[in-house]
Amino acid sequence: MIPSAVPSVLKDSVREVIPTAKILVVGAGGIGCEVLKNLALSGFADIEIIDLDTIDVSNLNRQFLFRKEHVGKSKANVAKESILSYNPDISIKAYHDSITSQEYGVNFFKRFNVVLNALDNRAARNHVNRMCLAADIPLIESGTAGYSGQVQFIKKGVTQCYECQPKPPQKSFPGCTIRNTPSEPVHCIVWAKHLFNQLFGEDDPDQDVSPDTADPEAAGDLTAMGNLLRTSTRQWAQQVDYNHVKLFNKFFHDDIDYLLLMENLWKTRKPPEPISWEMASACGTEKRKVLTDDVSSEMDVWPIYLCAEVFSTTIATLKKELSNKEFLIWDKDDKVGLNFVTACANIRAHIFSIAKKSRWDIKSIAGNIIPAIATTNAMIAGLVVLIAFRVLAGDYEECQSIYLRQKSVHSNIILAPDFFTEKANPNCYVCAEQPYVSAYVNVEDMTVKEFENEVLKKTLNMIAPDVILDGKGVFVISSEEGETEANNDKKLSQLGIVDGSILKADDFLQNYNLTIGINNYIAEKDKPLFKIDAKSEELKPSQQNGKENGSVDENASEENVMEVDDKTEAEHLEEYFDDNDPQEGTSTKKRKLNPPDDEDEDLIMLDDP
Ligand SMILES: Nc1ncnc2c1ncn2[C@@H]1O[C@H](COP(=O)(O)OP(=O)(O)OP(=O)(O)O)[C@@H](O)[C@H]1O
Ligand SMILES: [Zn+2]
Repeated sequence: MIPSAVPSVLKDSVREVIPTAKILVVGAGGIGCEVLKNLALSGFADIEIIDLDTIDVSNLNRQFLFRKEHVGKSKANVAKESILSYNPDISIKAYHDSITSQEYGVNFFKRFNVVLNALDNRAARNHVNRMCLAADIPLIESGTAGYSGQVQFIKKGVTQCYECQPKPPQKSFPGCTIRNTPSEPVHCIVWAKHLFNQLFGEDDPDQDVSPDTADPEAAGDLTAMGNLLRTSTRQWAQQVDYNHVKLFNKFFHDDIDYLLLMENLWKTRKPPEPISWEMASACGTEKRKVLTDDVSSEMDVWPIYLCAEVFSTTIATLKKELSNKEFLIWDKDDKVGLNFVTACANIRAHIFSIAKKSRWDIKSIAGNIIPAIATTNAMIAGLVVLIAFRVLAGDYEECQSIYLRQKSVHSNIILAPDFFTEKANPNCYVCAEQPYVSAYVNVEDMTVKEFENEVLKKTLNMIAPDVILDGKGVFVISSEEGETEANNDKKLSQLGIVDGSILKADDFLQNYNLTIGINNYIAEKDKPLFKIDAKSEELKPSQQNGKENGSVDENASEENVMEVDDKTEAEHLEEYFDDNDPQEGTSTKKRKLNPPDDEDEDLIMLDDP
């Protein structure tokens, strides 16, 4: 007998499968909690949930399966317990783990009828996409950003995959703007985050905070000046035992003095004003504020003497934390790290006559937070489960992507489905029959380890790749620890990887094979060190996709989309519904909406480490 929770409006064929369908929910955050509740209330009785995180106080306003007493506990486990307290008859299994761990291989995924993603980052989304393709299990992908959201159905051989379309790169700023000539608060915030990493975080030469003597704008100024101190910031900080006065004077006084010597930089800009520890501590005559946990420390802009004081106390705490770790990881939710960045960003802003910001603002800029809105999550989670019904019924043609947009003055319409499910891109470097990608790297300069970490893992999202040099049988990278360690520090060219070489990369976990064509490439200054080209010209839609000329082309590059798509959101929506008006009989028209901003990380302003 079908349980009464299963909605009676559904077709019998769907109602019958719901009680026994096996569902995996990946992520128990804003969307995940809503999805779990919807599943439980619609009669699903066999659910597994995975989330790597623990509950933070800031989750409680919208992740309603969690209460104050759960703070610090596993999201997956508490979500499970909360659902069971509503309905103890559901079989629900929780994993407090990352879905990218080796334990969750293709066989794990094969056990499910459908996978529901409720994630917040592209790396995990790409990984689940690959696992579902490999296991041939339908995936429903979802995301929200403020008032916008979207749901996408993905099935091997039926639709696009999550990686069929290139996603816009994350915005970042040229190094010399950050190091020499900041002009906006965000530049100072990026600098302060880099300073945190230089002093306490993982070594990253791209995050240098000292004056950039190679700035082309300053050309000629420094020829007679000799070089700056060449030890690393970390080494130097250790040598002076993280003495806050010495650190302060170097970063906010001596380095600024040095910048002033690059006179060319200040011909058209207001020159910065160095500030010493003594000057900063003596700043301001008003009644002295101290840092508290109340709202004024959060929302007010701190005076400079307070920034200096916070600089000193946070350095002492972070130094202590570092003493039993290799490095610290900056996290917007970690008070000490956030206080350090707030203090440093504001001192730098003061020096460069840039508006200072409250800790609240800095957290939101530095953590790339756009407000998470409970109603948006609830609407998207509702759609996820509605689409799951269709997927279980096998009605794949009815599973078009749906976009949620903010209501505008011109239109009351906020939900807009696509007209048809998008077909896979035949040149997708993930779901194509023989995935191929061109990599532009400096073969004389890039080491094997850098290639593995930056290109294969961070950019192409592999987890544990094995790589051989095609035709030569050279084993370049092994996923078995230690097997190819001797190659790590070698330059690619030393292993015979040169312009025109072909690499065969294989990620066993993702069941993913990729052929990589190597092109030797020397990056211009301040440009990314390497490029990946999934053949964007070939990514344009073919006629079979059934789109008409003039329709918005999601496949084209960002610029192209902008050129074609100069309509307002409201016009799009009105046009969409005009085209769809059954009275007009225009069902053959196929105009596609430009999708809204995808998820959080597409709106990122900073280059997150
Ligand atoms: N690799 C992963 N494996 C399992 N769960 C993941 C993975 N990556 C992210 N998640 C989880 O996905 C969920 C996404 O939820 P959400 O977007 O609401 O983020 P949040 O961290 O809860 O909130 P916010 O980012 O707004 O503070 C989080 O609970 C996060 O822990
Ligand atoms: Zn694809």
